[in-house]
Amino acid sequence: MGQRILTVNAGSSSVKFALYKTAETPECIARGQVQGIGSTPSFQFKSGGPKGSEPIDATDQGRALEVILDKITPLLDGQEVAGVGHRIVHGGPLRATPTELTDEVMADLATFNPLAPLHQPHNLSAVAAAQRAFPYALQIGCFDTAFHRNHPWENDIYAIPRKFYQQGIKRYGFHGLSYDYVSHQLIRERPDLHGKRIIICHLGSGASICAVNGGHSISSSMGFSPLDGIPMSTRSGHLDPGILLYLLETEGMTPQELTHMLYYESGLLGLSGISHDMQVLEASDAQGAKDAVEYFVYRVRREIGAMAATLSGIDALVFCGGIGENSPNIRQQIIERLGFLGILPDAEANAQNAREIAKGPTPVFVLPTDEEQVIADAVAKALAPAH
Ligand SMILES: Nc1ncnc2c1ncn2[C@@H]1O[C@H](COP(=O)(O)OP(=O)(O)O)[C@@H](O)[C@H]1O
Ligand SMILES: CC(=O)OP(=O)(O)O
Ligand SMILES: [Mg+2]
Repeated sequence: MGQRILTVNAGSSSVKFALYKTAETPECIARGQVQGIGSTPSFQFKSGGPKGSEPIDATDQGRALEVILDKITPLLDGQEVAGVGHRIVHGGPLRATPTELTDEVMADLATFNPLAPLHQPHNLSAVAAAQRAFPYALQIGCFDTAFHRNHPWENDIYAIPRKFYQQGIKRYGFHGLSYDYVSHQLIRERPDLHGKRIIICHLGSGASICAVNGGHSISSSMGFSPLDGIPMSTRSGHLDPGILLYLLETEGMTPQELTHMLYYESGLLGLSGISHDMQVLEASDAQGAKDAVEYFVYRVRREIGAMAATLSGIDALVFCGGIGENSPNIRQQIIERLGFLGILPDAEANAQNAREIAKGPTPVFVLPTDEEQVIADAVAKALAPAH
C-alpha cells in the first residue's frame, strides 16, 4: 500500500498545502489553500480536487488546517500519511537542514516567535494541529533561513558591538525554500548557468532578493527578521533605525505599537493608504496607488544593483512569487532601466508571461516557485530507509 506526504505552509492569512505520493522524488497529487484567515476565509484546490472557492469558517490557522484535512481525507483513499513537512520561517542560527519536530525542537523554535511574528507562531500552531491529526506521522520542519546559512561574514553581520552577534543578532535571510527550488530549477532548465551569478527576486506578499553564486546564497535583502529589504504588502522593508528610536523616545510609541506598525500597516498598504494587494494597486488610478507601485519598483531595482555589486556582476536574473510570476507590468518597470547590467527587455515575451523575457546578454527568467516540492523532497528523504 502506498504512503502519502503532506506539506503545510502556514502564513499570516493563509495555509497552503500539497499532497504527494511517496517516492524518491514525490509526485504532487493535489494542492490548494485556505486564504483570507482573519477576514473572509475560503478554501480552494489549485489542482487535484473540485474547482472553485468555498467560503469556510476558520478563525485561525489551526482551524484552517482542520478544514484542509477534511477536504483531503477523501483523496487519501485509505492511504497513510507517513510524513508531514512544514515550512518554518525561522530556524535560528544553527539549523541548516530539515529537522524532525520533536518537543525539544518545537520549544526552541518558539523562542524565535518575536523575530517573525507574522509567520513563526502560525507555523508552530500548524505543527501542533498536524501532530493531533497524524500522531504516527514523521513531522519535519524545513527552514526558510537554512539556504542562507553560509553567507560570507560581511553579509552575516551588523556593525553593532560584536557581542550582539554572539547573541544571534545577525542576518538570517528568508524565502530560502523558494530560492532553493528556483536556483535548482534554473540549472535543470539551463545547465549552461551552472556555477554562475544569479539574482533571484521573490516578489510576493513578503518580498526579498537573493544573490546566488555557484548554487549558494551569498546575500539576502532580508536580515535579522523578514522586515528588512524591499517594501512588502504590509511590511516596511529597510528603515533608518533612527526612526524607531525617535518614535520610541519622542512619540512615546510602545514596542507593541511599533511592531504592529512595521509588520501590518506599512509597505504597499502604508504608502498607498488603499490596499496591500499589488493587483488592486495596479488597477487603481489613485495617486497613492501609483506612488506605492513606483516606490516598490524603485527599491527592487536598487536592491538588484546592490546584489550585482555583491556578486561583481550578474549572469541571470529570475522573478518568482505572486507578483514576480504574474505581473508583466511590474517586471517590465523593473527591468527596463537595467540596461547597464546587460538586460534588454523583450516586452512581447514579458507580456505573455514567457519563461524568458529579455534578449540582451544577461537572460531574465520567470520561474514559478514551488516551496512545497522542496519540503516534500526533504520528507521523502527523511522517510527513506537508511542505506
Ligand atoms: N496578476 C497579478 N498581478 C499583480 N500582483 C499579483 C498578481 N497575482 C498575485 N499578485 C500578488 O501576489 C501576492 C501574493 O503572492 P504570494 O507569493 O502568493 O504571497 P505569499 O506566499 O507571501 O502569501 C498578492 O499580494 C498579490 O498582490
Ligand atoms: C518570509 C516571508 O516573508 O514569507 P511570505 O512571503 O510567505 O510572507
Ligand atoms: Mg510565500
